[in-house]
Amino acid sequence: MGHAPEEESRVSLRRIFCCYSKLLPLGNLQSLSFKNLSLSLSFFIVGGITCILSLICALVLAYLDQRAERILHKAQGKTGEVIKVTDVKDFSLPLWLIFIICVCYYVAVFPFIGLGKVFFTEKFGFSSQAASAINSIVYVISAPMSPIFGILVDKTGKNIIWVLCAVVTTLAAHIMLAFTLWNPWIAMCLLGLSYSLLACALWPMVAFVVPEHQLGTAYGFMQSIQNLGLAIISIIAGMILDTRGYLFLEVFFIACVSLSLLSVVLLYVVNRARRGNLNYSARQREEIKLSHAE
Ligand SMILES: C[C@H](NC(=O)[C@@H](N)CCCCN)C(=O)O
Repeated sequence: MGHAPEEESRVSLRRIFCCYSKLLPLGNLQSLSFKNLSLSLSFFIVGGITCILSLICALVLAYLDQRAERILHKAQGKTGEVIKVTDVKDFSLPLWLIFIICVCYYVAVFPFIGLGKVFFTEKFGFSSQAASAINSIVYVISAPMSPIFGILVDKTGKNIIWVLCAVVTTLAAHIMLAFTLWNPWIAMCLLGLSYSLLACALWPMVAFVVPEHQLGTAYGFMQSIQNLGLAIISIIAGMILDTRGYLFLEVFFIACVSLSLLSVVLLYVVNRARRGNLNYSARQREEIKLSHAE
């Protein structure tokens, strides 16, 4: 006997999810409603499509890069320098400080957002939808603001000062969330703005302190340390939440951002003492570029 169309789709979806359930702990499939199954499948499809799009973009980029190399007759990336993993031991003190700022800053952003939904429902009595909305505002703000902040940082230079502004604003946002009952939208918007500004000012600094042939190694290392920090802190944050509650967790995040702030101040001092280029204005950078070209 034939199934009704909705029942047929349900059966097909269940078959697909039965296959996935062998690989993933999706929970009790029997309790999943038709709506939940379709929604989950849509997420899988959207995820798959974005991965394929990324792959296509990467292939096009590789083709364009090779074409530029051929047309301009230049051997891109071939500077004659040998790249070794042991380059890490030659990383300078400013670069290590940039790594510390990165880890201590992001561990107070990504894991906080990960646990944010419950925070807003428990502390501020938000509904599930409202908590999801406020939790995503950081990325919503980052989408339009990052290019604007990027232009601002390029036009002014002074990267350490911008990083300092971003870290101080993030600290203020966490303090507001921890110790006040002010409307949390204010703190989350501040977090969104400062998170966007930090990315534009911090990550490019690596290129100012590392020779071109070691850039991949340095960024790879930064990403690796960041993720190691995120992995460890996410576990610790979950444990703090389970055993001590939200206020303690927020105090922990405040301590992480404070460490990041301390590292920014140290970076400012070290850069100044070494007459480094991290806090040059855009005009100073332009003058140096012109003098090198002569
Ligand atoms: C630019 C910076 N990127 C990262 O920190 C990435 N390693 C991880 C991105 C994860 C985004 N949810 C940033 O996002 O500010």
